[in-house]
Amino acid sequence: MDKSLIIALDFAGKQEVNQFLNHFNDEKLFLKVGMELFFQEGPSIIYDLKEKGHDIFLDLKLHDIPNTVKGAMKGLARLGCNLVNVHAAGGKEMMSAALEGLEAGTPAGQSRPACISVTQLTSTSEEQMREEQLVQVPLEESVLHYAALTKKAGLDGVVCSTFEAKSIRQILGQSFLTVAPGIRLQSDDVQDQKRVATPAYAKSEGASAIVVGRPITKSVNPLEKYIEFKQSWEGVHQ
Ligand SMILES: O=C(O)c1cc(=O)[nH]c(=O)n1[C@@H]1O[C@H](COP(=O)(O)O)[C@@H](O)[C@H]1O
Repeated sequence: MDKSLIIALDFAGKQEVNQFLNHFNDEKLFLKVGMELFFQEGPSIIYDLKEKGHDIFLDLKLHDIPNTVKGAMKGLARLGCNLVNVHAAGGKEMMSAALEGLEAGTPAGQSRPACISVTQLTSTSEEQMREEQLVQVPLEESVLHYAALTKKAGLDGVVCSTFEAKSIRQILGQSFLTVAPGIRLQSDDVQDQKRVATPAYAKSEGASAIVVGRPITKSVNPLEKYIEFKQSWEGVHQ
């Protein structure tokens, strides 16, 4: 998990996923399956990707009452993903319930998927947070607050932007995961993301892992683009 470059498979179905993965030959990847793909294909997409030897982040961002999240996580634990997530805004009780569900559902002899919370989405600016959520503290403080709550609930880390990763690990410890989406090379379009950084900067801020979607998945040469991101992330040619 540590130092992974996770590719977000935001595709509408298996056919598009297979076409995309054909570019990578036999390379073992860390892949993120989100709502778009999972809501179409269901658990079978996870089994297919696992059979090919890939690691999986199942990104369904659960946010509901504790009992519902616990039951959902119990079922998801059986899929054998490496990483799952919830929204920290669901609260400490909901996050603890997610963990209980995962522990109850993990088959004997297997390890429980790591569980992280989404703090403030990387598509949210401080201005939006103030106006739409009525949160009047600086955005970094809100993220740090959610991260501390997440740790208290017993989870393994958070999704945050690169800009909060260093403070979170300084305060909550180096083993607390900071998974950073909103990653772009200098030349890439930021699209709907607001808090955006390069892989090299994410590395320098000590992010545990980065998540990259469209710059790789929509590229005419996905493998070449993936290698470019990986080299920036791993500190080659800087
Ligand atoms: O939980 C996530 O993965 C996530 C949280 C967040 O705050 N921001 C964010 O962009 N993501 C996900 O990370 C991916 C980023 O995709 P691109 O913007 O295409 O690189 C998408 O699949 C998002 O769902």
